[in-house]
Amino acid sequence: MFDSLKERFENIFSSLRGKGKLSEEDINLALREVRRALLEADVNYKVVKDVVEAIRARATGQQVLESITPSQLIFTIVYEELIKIMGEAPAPLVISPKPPTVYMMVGLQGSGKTTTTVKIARRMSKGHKPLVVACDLRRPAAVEQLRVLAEKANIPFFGPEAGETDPVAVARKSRAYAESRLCDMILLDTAGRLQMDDELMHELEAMKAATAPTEILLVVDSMTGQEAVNVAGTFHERLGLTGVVLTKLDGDARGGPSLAVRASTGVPIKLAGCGEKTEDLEVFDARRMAQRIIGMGDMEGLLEKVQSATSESDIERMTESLKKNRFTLEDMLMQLQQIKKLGPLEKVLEMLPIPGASKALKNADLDPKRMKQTEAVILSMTTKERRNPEIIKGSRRKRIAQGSGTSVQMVNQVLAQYEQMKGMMKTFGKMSGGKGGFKMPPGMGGMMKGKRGFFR
Ligand SMILES: Nc1nc2c(ncn2[C@@H]2O[C@H](COP(=O)(O)OP(=O)(O)OP(=O)(O)O)[C@@H](O)[C@H]2O)c(=O)[nH]1
Repeated sequence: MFDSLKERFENIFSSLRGKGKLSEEDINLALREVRRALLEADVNYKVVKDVVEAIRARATGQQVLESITPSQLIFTIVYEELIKIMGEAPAPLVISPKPPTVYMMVGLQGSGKTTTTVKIARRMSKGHKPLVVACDLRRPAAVEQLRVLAEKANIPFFGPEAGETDPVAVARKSRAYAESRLCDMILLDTAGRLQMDDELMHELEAMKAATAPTEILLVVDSMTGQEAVNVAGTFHERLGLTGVVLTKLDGDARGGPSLAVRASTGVPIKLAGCGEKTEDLEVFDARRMAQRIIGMGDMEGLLEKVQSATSESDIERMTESLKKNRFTLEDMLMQLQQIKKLGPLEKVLEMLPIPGASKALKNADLDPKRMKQTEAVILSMTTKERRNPEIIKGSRRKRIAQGSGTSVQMVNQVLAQYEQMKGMMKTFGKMSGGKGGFKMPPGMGGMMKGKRGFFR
């Protein structure tokens, strides 16, 4: 299914290679395929809608390049948007500053709660001494299952006394037991249901109140599909989840629920279960999950290729401008966007044929807020204004200030900064053919430290 998405993309875009910009029609065609593929991967339709719109905004007007295909470009945009939704940085499990750390494991029956409880205990036993506690008293076999798994993994276990029917009492008593065994961590394995029910929720709420857990982790079977969103929503509403563990990722589920759960609840996915054995637990990796959802390996490699191709083409354009001794506000905007994309300006300059330019800027520190405002100001100008800044007089400045949500003063500053950069670029242009070292042109220092520049 996803291979065919790739093929469909190639077909749509094959005639476009190396020509102009992506048209609205091309993008619509591609987005229709993206939408279909994400829905097939069990991504919730509301999430699909948001992703598609984000992709549209980024893809519109993109230049079609010689060295990469439009389909590769769109693929990388889809990839980056999916990662954004799932959270780029891993979310580690929280350890309570005052022991014991308590994790309450919740989820539907069969989601993998019991197995995951032991998996986490095993993982944490490297720096801690965890105790697993059987609080699922509805299914007698569940207590035994946890005891056996814990024993195999060499993890201390606490269960109900004969005749005990109150899981909250078991959870409460486990604290004293943990203390007596010098355990600094308690993992509560709670009961699940085939469907959500109020009685179960009451029981879990009471357990939360009695144990003040450090984390409440929802265990979600990645094969659940769309239903995962409703389940996560209800658990989060009633208990306030702190994390999600996605299980059974070793199966052939596409992983759509991870997107949907994160997007609908905002709760981070912390861990991923990838097998039946107690060591089969990994830190959740949004990048790998995005590759899985797209159905394409080595997206990182592709991303790198697209990023460098985009920069190369921008750099070519800018070098051309410099050769012609013309530096417009469009070039300045491109530079700003380059800086955002590539990181430090030195990297951009490294690509320009100017000896020593990057060295001179090595320690430049960028002010992101200032850059954003500058970008907003330039984006509020018309193309004509960007190419001919000298026409931007009083009333235009007022309009631009309003459009960008800044002030006339800010517009003035951007224009002054542009003039400064233009002067500097002229110097660069003259130097670009020459040999030897590069001295920072006059005005550049001001840009780096002064109030007007992007630099702090
Ligand atoms: N392949 C695979 N199987 C898993 C994974 N996690 C759990 N399982 C299996 O899923 C089944 C259900 O797991 P349990 O841990 O018993 O699930 P539970 O949520 O505790 O179920 P109840 O106790 O009935 O509420 C078992 O056969 C586990 O071996 C996983 O990451 N991959």
